[in-house]
Amino acid sequence: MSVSDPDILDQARRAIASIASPDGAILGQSPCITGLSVNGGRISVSLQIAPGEHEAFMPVRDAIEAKLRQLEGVTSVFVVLTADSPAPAQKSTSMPPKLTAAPAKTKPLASVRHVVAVASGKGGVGKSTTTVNLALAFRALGWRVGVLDADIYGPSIPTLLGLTGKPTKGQGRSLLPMQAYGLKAMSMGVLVDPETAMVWRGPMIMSAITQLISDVAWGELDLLLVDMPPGTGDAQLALAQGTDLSGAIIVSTPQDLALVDARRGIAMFNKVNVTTLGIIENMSQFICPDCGSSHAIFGQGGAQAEAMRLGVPFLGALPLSMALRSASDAGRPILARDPDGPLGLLYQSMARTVMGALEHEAGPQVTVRH
Ligand SMILES: Nc1ncnc2c1ncn2[C@@H]1O[C@H](COP(=O)(O)OP(=O)(O)OP(=O)(O)O)[C@@H](O)[C@H]1O
Repeated sequence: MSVSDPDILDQARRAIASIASPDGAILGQSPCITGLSVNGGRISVSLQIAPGEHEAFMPVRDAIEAKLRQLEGVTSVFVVLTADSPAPAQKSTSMPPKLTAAPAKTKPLASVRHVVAVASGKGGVGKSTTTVNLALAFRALGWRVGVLDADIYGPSIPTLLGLTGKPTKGQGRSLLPMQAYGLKAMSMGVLVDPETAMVWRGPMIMSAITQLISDVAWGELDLLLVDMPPGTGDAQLALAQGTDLSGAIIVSTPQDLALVDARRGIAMFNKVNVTTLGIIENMSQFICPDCGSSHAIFGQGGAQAEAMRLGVPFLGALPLSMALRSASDAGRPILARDPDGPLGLLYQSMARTVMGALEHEAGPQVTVRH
């Protein structure tokens, strides 16, 4: 008989209560455990620590993981250490939040040449679909590529890449990335219950994601694409500020509203000195599958005009395509089947432009005008 989540939670509480924290107090009597939840056998634990205590708490984190993994019914354990004070909540209509003290950047992974964020000012513009197909385009051009799904609010990379099961443990405390269509992939969605993650504040998200970047045994990669949570609030800012990014790609639809959001995204990356490698206009026009006629349902060329205005490279426009949607939603990305088809070539041309910018170390300096 399988063990229920409430039973696992109960056992988990007892299992970690006796673990000693660095100051000698046991965790059962310490306020540092700020979150403990179980969903489908996946345990998430959050520990609030003081700045500078990270190293001292690593053995505690290892001990928690080791104890919880032994419990019956547990499929994965994810422990987050967070040392930052919460950033103020942001309304989606406001400009990017003001920077507080900059956290130390996550150490660049020696085996990963470039880490690039794929971001959007608002949700539902096709950021994850674009991330996956772009990753496959880079792969078709010969790069070794990983995809990290940091969109904890709506992790869709497992669906888009047809990932099933759980990641397996590598050496030490590392996790082996999952594999699909020649890409390495890891998603917060397979490790952390989205309901738990929903209540995380910016610094906790940042802490979880940077931990994920460094805990996964990515191996040698030319590029790690990070599918960011949509928006430009404190979580996104913390991520952009704390991850050692080579650059960012902004996905937008042509509508004015989405463009306003995309502009905020660029302003956010600009603020933390991350180069915007370019804007992609998604769902640019609808090509009728029956007659082949083209309709600009959301307008057209908005992102291109905006890119020009802001002095950011325009990477290209992707049509609103039923084939793209149905292939993505079925977990068989169109680029995996047909990398040299019309859509494949479009993605490849965008990937080539980004490759050029990355290999030459720099895009233009972006100045945002409002
Ligand atoms: N060019 C396109 N043509 C047709 N459908 C698309 C296109 N791009 C994305 N979609 C569809 O739009 C929906 C949303 O896409 P996706 O999940 O990639 O967006 P997102 O910006 O990552 O969303 P979220 O912000 O919720 O994470 C999906 O059903 C996807 O298949």
